[in-house]
Amino acid sequence: MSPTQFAILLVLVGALWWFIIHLFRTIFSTNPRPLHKPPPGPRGLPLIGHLHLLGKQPHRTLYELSKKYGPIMSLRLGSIPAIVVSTPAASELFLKTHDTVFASRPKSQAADYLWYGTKGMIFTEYGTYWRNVRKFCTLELLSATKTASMAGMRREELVLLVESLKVAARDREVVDLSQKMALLMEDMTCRMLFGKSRDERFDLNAIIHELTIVVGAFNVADFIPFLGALDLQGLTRRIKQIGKAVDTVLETIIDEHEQDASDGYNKLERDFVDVLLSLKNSPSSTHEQLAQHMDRSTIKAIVLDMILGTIDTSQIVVTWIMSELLRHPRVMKQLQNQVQNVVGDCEFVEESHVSKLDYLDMVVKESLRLHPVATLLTPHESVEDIVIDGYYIKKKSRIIVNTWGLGQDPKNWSENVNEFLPERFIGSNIDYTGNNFQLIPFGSGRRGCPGIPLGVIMVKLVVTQLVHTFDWELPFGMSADELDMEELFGITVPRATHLLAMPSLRSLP
Ligand code: HEM
Repeated sequence: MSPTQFAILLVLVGALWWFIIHLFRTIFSTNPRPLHKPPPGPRGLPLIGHLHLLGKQPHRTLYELSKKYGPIMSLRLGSIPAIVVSTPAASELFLKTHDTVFASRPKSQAADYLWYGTKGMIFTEYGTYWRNVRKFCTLELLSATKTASMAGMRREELVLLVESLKVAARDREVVDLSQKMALLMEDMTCRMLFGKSRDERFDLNAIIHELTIVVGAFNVADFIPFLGALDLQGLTRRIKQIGKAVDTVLETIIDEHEQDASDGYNKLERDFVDVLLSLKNSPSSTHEQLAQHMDRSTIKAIVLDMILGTIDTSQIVVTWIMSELLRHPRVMKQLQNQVQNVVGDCEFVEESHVSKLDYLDMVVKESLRLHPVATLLTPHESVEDIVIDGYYIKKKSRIIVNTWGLGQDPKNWSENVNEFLPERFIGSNIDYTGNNFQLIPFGSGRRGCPGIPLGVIMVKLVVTQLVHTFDWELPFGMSADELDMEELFGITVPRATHLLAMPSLRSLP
């Protein structure tokens, strides 16, 4: 029997097995039937449920389905019940009103393997361990003081970028902005986490790019476990390969830090790995509980959280913003004028300038509305049975909040929803930190992003500098409409193609 015939036979046997179990459960169940119905949803297929419906851009498919089935929709992904949340009011119910019930994360093969048995923060189930990791990261790695203390290093990396772009501008070269942003964020991240710029021994960007795809994929092994062994999508193989690459990087970096410490090398600024190692070696009373778990794999898992947060999300946000500015020269000009007023003759933008740029803030909001980096947030999971808005939601349901859909709905943004129009935020108090549920690119509540201040300052600083020093145009006489805006779905959603653009040095008045 060929492997394909074997796979088909296994699927058929599985489907029959699932059908019989389901029938028995329905007939002989002793549990009282819940008084409330589950939320409405399309009819699923045996065994796979609705997995076949998701397609290449699940956020778009789910948004279309929600128009028919409503703001709280039921799906079944293999054997896993899933709830798709698509309006601000419904998001508030799940992420604020009943936050504690939905603050967990579902288990997944990728998160389990790559995060050393989910020892980090992002994919860890809700409970004391997660709370301790989160408290540690918020206080020691992502605090306002720590973020501010690294401003000098961000500036140094930005100066290097500007110098390289000046050469490109002088030579009238087309620049691969996606690649430039990826390298810049890699440099900034490595300085912050490891204490030195990008390490030529590893291609961290390529590793993280592949990681976001395998982590975001709807993996059959997670939803139809008995098919997992067949690895029909080839994901298990990819996860293992990426796992090895990630581990090699982290092991090397940690070894080098330990070596530096034993050599008595005195650093002026402690990087993230230093901070984590010092908790392992001399537990502080504030983080006593976490210190007990602080082995090497915990350090690696937390470092991986931080890498994903800084390298990946920030470059994606900047690249989407620059794509929109290139398509909207009027907005670009207006932003440049405001930057000029605030930054004046200074060649380099200071972080203190950024908070004075209210039009920049609107540009960032508008771009995050149309291009939230995590189009479906990170999946949440319910920890108990609950009735919401009259619907019964089972314990261990996967909760998918369609952040992308929230930004597309004319009911939230009026009929000009498809236009890139930062002015829609004039006089509005909508922000993106999780208080206004029509715009939650960082999530909201307990599992909301703890890296907002760091992510926002990195993004704003880079965009401001790019438009302050250079004028930008699309290459090869391309018109705004011709710029490809296709997305590549994963746990984060970057542009599918690289953004190419031509800089020219601005003559400052
Ligand atoms: C502009 C950039 C960023 C965006 C758009 C972003 C977005 C998000 C989103 C949507 C979530 C999931 C929220 C949820 O599931 O409800 C998240 C979680 C998270 N983010 Fe960010 N993020 C950014 C920057 C950062 C940075 C700079 C870091 C840290 C270095 C970071 C670290 C994390 C962590 C650790 C979590 C998991 C929190 C938890 O599960 O408790 N993020 N982020």
